[in-house]
This record gives sequence, C-alpha cells and structure tokens, in this order.
Amino acid sequence: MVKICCLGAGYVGGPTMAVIALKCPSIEVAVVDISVARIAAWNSDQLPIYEPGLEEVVKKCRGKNLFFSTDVEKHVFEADIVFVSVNTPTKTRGLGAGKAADLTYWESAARMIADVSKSDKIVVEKSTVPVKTAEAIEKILTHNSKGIKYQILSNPEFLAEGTAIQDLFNPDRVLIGGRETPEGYKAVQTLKSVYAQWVPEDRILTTNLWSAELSKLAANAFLAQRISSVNAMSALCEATGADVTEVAYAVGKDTRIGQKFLNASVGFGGSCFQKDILNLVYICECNGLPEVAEYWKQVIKINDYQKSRFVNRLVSSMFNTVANKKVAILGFAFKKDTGDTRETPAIDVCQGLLGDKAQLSIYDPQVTEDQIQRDLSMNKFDWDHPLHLQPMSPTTVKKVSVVWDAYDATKDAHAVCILTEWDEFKKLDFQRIYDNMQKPAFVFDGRNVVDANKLREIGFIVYSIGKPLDAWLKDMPAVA
Ligand SMILES: NC(=O)C1=CN([C@@H]2O[C@H](COP(=O)(O)OP(=O)(O)OC[C@H]3O[C@@H](n4cnc5c(N)ncnc54)[C@H](O)[C@@H]3O)[C@@H](O)[C@H]2O)C=CC1
Ligand SMILES: O=C(O)[C@H]1O[C@H](OP(=O)(O)OP(=O)(O)OC[C@H]2O[C@@H](n3ccc(=O)[nH]c3=O)[C@H](O)[C@@H]2O)[C@H](O)[C@@H](O)[C@@H]1O
Repeated sequence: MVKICCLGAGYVGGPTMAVIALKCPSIEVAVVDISVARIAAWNSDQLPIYEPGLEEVVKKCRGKNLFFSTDVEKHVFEADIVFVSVNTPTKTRGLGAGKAADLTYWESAARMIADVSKSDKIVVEKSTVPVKTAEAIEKILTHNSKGIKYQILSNPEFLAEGTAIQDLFNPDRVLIGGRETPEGYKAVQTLKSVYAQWVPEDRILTTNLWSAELSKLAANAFLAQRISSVNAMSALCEATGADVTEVAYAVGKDTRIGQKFLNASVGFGGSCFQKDILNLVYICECNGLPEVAEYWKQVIKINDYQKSRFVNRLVSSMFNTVANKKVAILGFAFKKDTGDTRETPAIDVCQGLLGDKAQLSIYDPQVTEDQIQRDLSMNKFDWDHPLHLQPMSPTTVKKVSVVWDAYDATKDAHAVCILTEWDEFKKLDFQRIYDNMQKPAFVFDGRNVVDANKLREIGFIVYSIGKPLDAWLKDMPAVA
C-alpha cells in the first residue's frame, strides 16, 4: 500500500488529503501537525476549519485510510510521498521583511524529513513558495541524505476557501513540476497516477519545477489583479454615475475577458493574495526587475486604497465623525462560507473606524469572539504563523462587542456595514432593522449584496461600492 504523509493539517493539508483518501482507497494518508489542538480537532466532531462538504468527506475516510496525528516523525519515516503544506508567511524581520516569504517552517520540515528518513522519498511542495525553493530544499535533503534519494516535486494548490471540496473534486487543472531527469520524470508520473484516479488526464499538467512554482504566484497575482482592476473602476463609477456591476458585466461579456472574478468589493482578503504578490514583488526586485515589481505592487496599493476609501466614505457621510456612534459590522470572514479571517478587509475597516472612536458591534455566523479580538489586536502578518505560536492573550479591544445575531448587532446602531457576502444577509428583515436603528440610518454595503433601492424606500441612506451615489453622499469626499 502506498503511504502518503502530509506535514501541515491546515486549510490546504486537511481538505486536500481528505479528498485524496476518499478518491484513492488503496492509499493510506496521514496528516500530521505540530499543533496538538489542531490535530485533536481533526479527530473530533468539531473540525478545526469550516468548509462546506468537508465533514462528510472526513467522516467517510477517517480511521480507514485517513489519519490525523501529531506523531510527525513516525509518519514521515513510513511514507513514500511526503507533502509539505506548512505556513509560508511574510517575513516580519531582517532581509526582505514585509515582502519575502518566511521559509522557517519549510526549512525545519525539510531538516526533519532528512533526519528521520531511512528510505527513498518523493517530497512534494504543496505550500506556496518562492521560485527556486525546490533547489534549496534539495540542498538541505541531499547534504543530510545518508545515501537516501529524494525527488522534489512542486504541486501547488489552487483551491479557494469556501469551495475547497468542490475545487478538489473537479479542479480546472492539477500542476506537477519536477526535475527533467529520468528520476524526476518517474516521480512526476508517480504523483500523476494518484490524481489520475479522479482527475481527467488532460487536466493534469506537468512542467519543470520553476514553471510550477512560478505559475502558482502568477495565478494568484492575475486573480488579485482582476479584483483591483474592477475596484479601481468602482471609484471612477462613483465619480461619474456609472454602475460598476453594469460595467463589469459589459466588460466580462467579451469572451477573451470572461465574467468571473469581477465583483467589486471593499477589497480582497485571505491568507494568500497579498502575501503571494509581496513575495512576487520581492523576487522581481532580487532579479533586477524593479519595473515589474512596481507593476505588481500597484495591485496591493489599489486594494489598500479601496479599504480606506470605504472607511472615509462612511465617516465623511456621517457628519465627519463616528466617535461613540454604534456601527454594526455584518460579516468578518474574508469571504462567505469560511470562518477564516486571515487578512480579511474587515480588520482594516474595523481598525479604521476604531481609529475614529466608533463603537463596534460585530456579527459573523462563523467567526468566534476570541478570533475577532485576536485579529483586532495582532500585528500585521502575525496571524499567518501556527496557532500555538501566535500571541496568546491578546488585549481585548474595548469598544468592540461581538454578538451572535444580526438584529442584536444592528439594534440602536447609527450605521450598518456589510463586509462579507454571507447569503443570510440578503434575507434580513431590513424594515425591522431600520425601526430599531438611530436616524438617519445608514447602510454601507461593501459587497453589493443588498437591494439598495428597496432599502432606500424603507428610509435608509445607502452606499454600495461603485454604484450611483445617494444625493446625501454625493458631496462627501471619499479620498483615501
Ligand atoms: N489557504 C488556502 O486557501 C491556500 C493556501 N495555500 C498555501 O498553502 C500553505 C499552507 O496554507 P494553509 O493551509 O492555509 O495554512 P494553515 O496555517 O492553515 O496550516 C499550516 C499548518 O502547518 C503546521 N505546521 C507548521 N510547521 C510545521 C511542521 N514543521 N511540521 C508539521 N506541521 C507544521 C501549522 O501548525 C499549521 O497547522 C501556504 O503556503 C499557503 O500559501 C495554497 C493554496 C490555497
Ligand atoms: O492561494 C490561495 O490561497 C488561493 O487564493 C484564492 O482563494 P481564496 O483566497 O480562498 O478565495 P477567493 O475566492 O479567491 O477570494 C479572495 C478574496 O477576493 C475577494 N473577491 C473575489 C472575487 C471577486 O470578484 N471579488 C472579490 O472581492 C473575496 O471576497 C476574497 O476576499 C484563489 O482563488 C485560489 O485559487 C488560491 O488557491
């Protein structure tokens, strides 16, 4: 029986390995992690991450050919294929701080693999890493090899949170990069045969190592660039009376451009877009390509602009101050159908409003109070380290309450901010909300999920990203 071990039981390692176990009953899959709490959760009824369809898959395989364990060394020792899906956060100190990927977790994983291995292994990069990381890993492994042969493959993951299971069941493509040597080709074929058990062969792409590593950074950069493009247009729409939804639809009807990923928003979030673009920028700078670096930097700058533009719009339309006003925040996760808050635009918006002394009441169906308090008190980039290595006792942010109901959050509020596009927000009884709010009552829709005209009929003053402005908002400056 082929044995797979995956280092890192996170948003990628957990779902990816669960699907491999489900689709390949003849393979034994062990997912291991240094976080005892995370592994305990994977072995319980309360999985550590919320992802539609995940629980069903885990329940079908757990204890049969899918195991979650903290016995990292035992499972690496036994494995034929070792996936590495550990954190690759942005460096916060030293050379490349604020841009370069921090490969501490990766390097320690590689050294541990070299220490415990007694048989040949295929080591698969599942984490998103800088181009040429495979070469560094190869060096660590071969310098400590004790005669054991390793083949390094790059197999970046393209799943999106909230749709991870569906993306894994039916991926647009699986990408495998390897060394262009007979041993390299053989390793690529071995991994290909795993995916081929459910993915059509024409969707399994094989390339050299550096193309695979760079394609992952490039794909995320292109996706984020689309959002920054439409968000940049949203500012111009507000200034001119155009409607960004209509513009995006008309633009996307061109089959060369396509309709997907053109929703204007308060800004993109998530653990990867910003981190991976910063990493790409750093690689460009290191390779003497400052113009290319500058080009990609703009994607992040527009994203930051969009978030501060939103806060400014809110504050300026509420008589230029939100001091001691209650603002209800509906949605804190970085997108719907996940409880993940890493790099969520809600953090920047909340911090902006707190900076203006607002009183926040936050509701998200999947995010706990503890998580929100941590997020609002953590330093930039600290969130992307393993849970048990993050600051343990965050100072509770005063002026923030976290509630378990949208109606509770909005009661007596001056304004409602929608920051995540949860489906349930579309079905709220806005008449009831309006009746219980201070007047004038404002709605700032950062995801364009509510029917603005209906809300206006109720009496709300409504701001929707990139849509023609209410007379109330027209004269208010919204510059960043
Ligand atoms: N979250 C996402 O949707 C996607 C993430 N990625 C990439 O995948 C990688 C992992 O991301 P996530 O799963 O989101 O992170 P995560 O933080 O959810 O999971 C990483 C896990 O690795 C564990 N870990 C760290 N060092 C370890 C070691 N030496 N041995 C064993 N376990 C160790 C941590 O405790 C943590 O549980 C990152 O490089 C990320 O850029 C790629 C595609 C999608
Ligand atoms: O490398 C990764 O981590 C992953 O990053 C993204 O996946 P994810 O961040 O989970 O979610 P997305 O659906 O891409 O959304 C990212 C952010 O962009 C925002 N977004 C998305 C689409 C859109 O049209 N407008 C928009 O503002 C979302 O609300 C969210 O905040 C990519 O879509 C995945 O392919 C990739 O594997």
